[in-house]
Amino acid sequence: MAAALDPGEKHSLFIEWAESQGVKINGVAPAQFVDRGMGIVAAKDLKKGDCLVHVSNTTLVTVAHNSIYKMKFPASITVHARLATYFSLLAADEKSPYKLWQDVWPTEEDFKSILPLYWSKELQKLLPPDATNLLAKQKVNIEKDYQSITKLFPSISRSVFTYNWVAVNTRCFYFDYPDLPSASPRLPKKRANLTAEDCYALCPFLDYFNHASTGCNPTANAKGYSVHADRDYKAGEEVYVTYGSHSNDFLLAEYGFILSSPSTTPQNDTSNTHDNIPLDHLIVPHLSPSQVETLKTDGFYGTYTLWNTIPPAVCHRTQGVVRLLTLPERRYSAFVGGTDEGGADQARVDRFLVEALVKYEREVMRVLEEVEGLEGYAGEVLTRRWKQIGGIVRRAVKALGGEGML
Ligand SMILES: C[S@@+](CC[C@H](N)C(=O)[O-])C[C@H]1O[C@@H](n2cnc3c(N)ncnc32)[C@H](O)[C@@H]1O
Repeated sequence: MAAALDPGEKHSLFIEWAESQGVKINGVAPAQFVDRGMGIVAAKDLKKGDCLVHVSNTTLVTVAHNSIYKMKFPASITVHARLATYFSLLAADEKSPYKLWQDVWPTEEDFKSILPLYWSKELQKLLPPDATNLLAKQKVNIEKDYQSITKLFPSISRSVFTYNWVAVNTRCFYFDYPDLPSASPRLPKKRANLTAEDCYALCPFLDYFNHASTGCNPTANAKGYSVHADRDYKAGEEVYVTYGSHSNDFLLAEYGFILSSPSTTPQNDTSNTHDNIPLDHLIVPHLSPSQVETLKTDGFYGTYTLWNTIPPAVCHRTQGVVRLLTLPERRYSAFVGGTDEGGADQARVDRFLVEALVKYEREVMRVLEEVEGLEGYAGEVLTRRWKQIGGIVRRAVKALGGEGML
């Protein structure tokens, strides 16, 4: 993918500042990409295991950061809201200690194009089901966070808060406060109970890295955050980190991009090996209230998944729920109880799945007609995602022996 190696003055100023703050950068450099903003490339040949970036813990921005700690947020305010509030206040401050860093973040205009949160209601309605659910949760979280801080910081407008909230959301790293002796009184209590939402760190420079399913794995310890090369790299190659095992619907809703589907002929493969589509919207409407109860008791209710593997495969939970829908209950119970692997019933289960997927494929084709006519980034990424979904569904139908029904 084409990248401009001289990233421009504001990035050079930021790097100078980052290095002065204790960020160690070895053999990598930021570069501007055509389709993904900034990213990191190898500035020379790199060897597997090389330490590429280290950000010391005194340079990370977490809720234990002195300035955030001094803001004395009530305990009810989320970590995400605290960080977004802090950066919102700094955005209006010409003397902000993080001005050079905030200057290299994507602009609100960039986010408006990329992130579904900013799209029109009409475009949002064209998101796939899982991205729609994730976006709805994101909107609730932003609203709750904004309501929780607006009385304390009335100068922060909703739009400035939202921009900084999504900047935190798209740029933070997981950080479970590994033994930081000097800062210990400031850290969240009950560390055993920390949820992912408590564990945010913003890491200057590290937030330049783009995501791939297979990439370097950032690691945190008491000294700070580091990225080591996961393999050898040739000078000029993009170096990715992995943000986690995320599906393309998750990446679209949270980060505004998707990766390609796994292919049988990988060449420098940057496809999404964790992609899947949920089948809940195809299955749950068929369930009677008593079947829902049974599934809840057995821990088999919801999260029915079609994995985008080669060939696509449905998960064990889907195998279970479809047995409940198509067979006598005792056959379902034997399957979920593990006393019967269910091979004898597989043809019946597959027939149900083929019918549901063929129906869904028609729906996908209808949505595709609509999104293919749309202009701009939203139209382009929606078209790519719906084409992927159509492809996954068709390959699954073929794998289940239903090719003739397509
Ligand atoms: C942590 S930032 C990475 C740096 C960012 N590209 C920038 O310009 O500052 C995360 C954002 O980068 C973009 N991004 C990350 N990985 C990507 C990828 N593989 N393809 C396209 N965009 C990607 C998305 O916009 C995402 O919200």
